[in-house]
Amino acid sequence: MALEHIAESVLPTQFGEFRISVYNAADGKEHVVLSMGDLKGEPPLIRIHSECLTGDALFSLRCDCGAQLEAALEKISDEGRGAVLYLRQEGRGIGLGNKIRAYALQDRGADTVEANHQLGFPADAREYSLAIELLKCLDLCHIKLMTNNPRKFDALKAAGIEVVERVALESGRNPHNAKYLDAKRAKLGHWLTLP
Ligand SMILES: Nc1nc2c(ncn2[C@@H]2O[C@H](COP(=O)(O)OP(=O)(O)OP(=O)(O)O)[C@@H](O)[C@H]2O)c(=O)[nH]1
Repeated sequence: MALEHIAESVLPTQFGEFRISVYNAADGKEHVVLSMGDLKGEPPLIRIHSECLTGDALFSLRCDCGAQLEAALEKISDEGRGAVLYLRQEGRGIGLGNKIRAYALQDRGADTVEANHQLGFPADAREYSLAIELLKCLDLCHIKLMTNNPRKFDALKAAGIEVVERVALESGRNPHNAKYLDAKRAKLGHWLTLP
C-alpha cells in the first residue's frame, strides 16, 4: 500500500503540543500520526487507534474508544514522547453506517461479535498492513505498544516490529459498555482485567 505524506503542522491539545501529520493511503483515506517529542532512540510509546467517530468525537459511552484515546495521549504527554497512529478503520473496518446497524442489533440483544456476523462481516474486519507500513516509514521498529488487543500485537510482531513492552490501556468502563467489553474479552480475546 503506497503511503503519501500530505501535510504536517503543530497541534496544541489539552494534553500538550503534538505534531499532526496526514498521510494518503491506497485505501483512499487520510490517516493521521499525532506525535510528541523525538521518536528516535529508546522505544517510544505508540498507540494504533482505530477511528471511532461516536466514541472519539461524539462522547459515546457505548465503547471505551474515547477514554482509550485520552489515556494514550495522557501517557505520551507524561513521557514527553510517543505517537498515536489514528487509522480510519471505523467500526473495526466495517464503516460508520454498518457500525450503527450493528448497534441496532445489539439494542435487540446481540453482542458486538454476533451483530457483525448477522450483518455478514467478520468479527473484526481490520488488518494492520497500513499500521505496519506507517511504523516502518517512521522508522519505528522498536516500540512500546499501548493496546489490549492480541491480534494487533501479533500482527506487528509477525511483521518484524519489535514490541518491547505492551502497555495496558484499560479505561472508560461504564454500565453502557460493560457488555461490549465483556464480549471483547470472551470472544475476541482482549486482555481486559477490569471486572
Ligand atoms: N463493528 C463494531 N465496531 C465497533 C463497536 N464498538 C466499537 N467499534 C469500533 O471498534 C474499533 C476499536 O476497536 P477496539 O477493539 O475497541 O480496540 P482495538 O483498537 O482493537 O484494541 P485496543 O488497542 O485494545 O484498543 C473502532 O473502530 C470502533 O469504531 C461495535 O459494537 N461494533
